[in-house]
Amino acid sequence: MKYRIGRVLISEGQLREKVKELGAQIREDYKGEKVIFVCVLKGAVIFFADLLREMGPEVDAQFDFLAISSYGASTVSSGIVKIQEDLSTDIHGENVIIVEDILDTGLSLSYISKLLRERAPKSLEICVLLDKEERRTQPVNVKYTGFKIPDEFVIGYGLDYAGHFRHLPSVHIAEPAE
Ligand SMILES: O=P(O)(O)OC[C@H]1O[C@H](OP(=O)(O)OP(=O)(O)O)[C@H](O)[C@@H]1O
Ligand SMILES: Nc1nc2[nH]cnc2c(=O)[nH]1
Repeated sequence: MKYRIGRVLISEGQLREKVKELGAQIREDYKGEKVIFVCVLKGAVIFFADLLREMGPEVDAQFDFLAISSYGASTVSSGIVKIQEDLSTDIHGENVIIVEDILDTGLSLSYISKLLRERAPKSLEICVLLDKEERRTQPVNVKYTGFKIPDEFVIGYGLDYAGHFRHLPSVHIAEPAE
């Protein structure tokens, strides 16, 4: 393996606090409404499960999954976004929030937003845990952002290197193994 677990960038406690904060904002914005939360697999799954439990009874939260891939086993985007599994819900006329683990070049989220906007939802917003702002090549309009992070390849809390390290409870920097 070319990378190993490096230093902690965001601790479990910081993640917990931020998820609560984002959850409270979304709950406030959508109280009394139905929202279809779209989890972008696989990386967002842990963030998604934590965030959705913050919705409480005030929001009629439903969820669905979209599987895409652009990084494969690399730390560099292939530049091609592939939909591997589409939603099973009709989002026409619904409030939709896309939940992603990380926004990097913006290729994945700009592709997904365009795809879902064509299905005419009532509203469409994005919630992203990590934002590597300086790497952006495609503009993406994000309503809910967790942390702005530096240009480092990160792992843990759902994020992988070649399928490894998703299970780590904190976000770490991936360190070259040599
Ligand atoms: O802004 P971008 O440069 O497009 O990068 C962000 C994308 O990269 C990761 O997905 P990945 O392709 O690694 O799949 P995964 O979620 O299954 O890990 C992440 O979950 C985003 O979807
Ligand atoms: N695991 C992981 N996936 C990414 N996809 C885009 N940027 C990253 C990153 O820093 N880490």
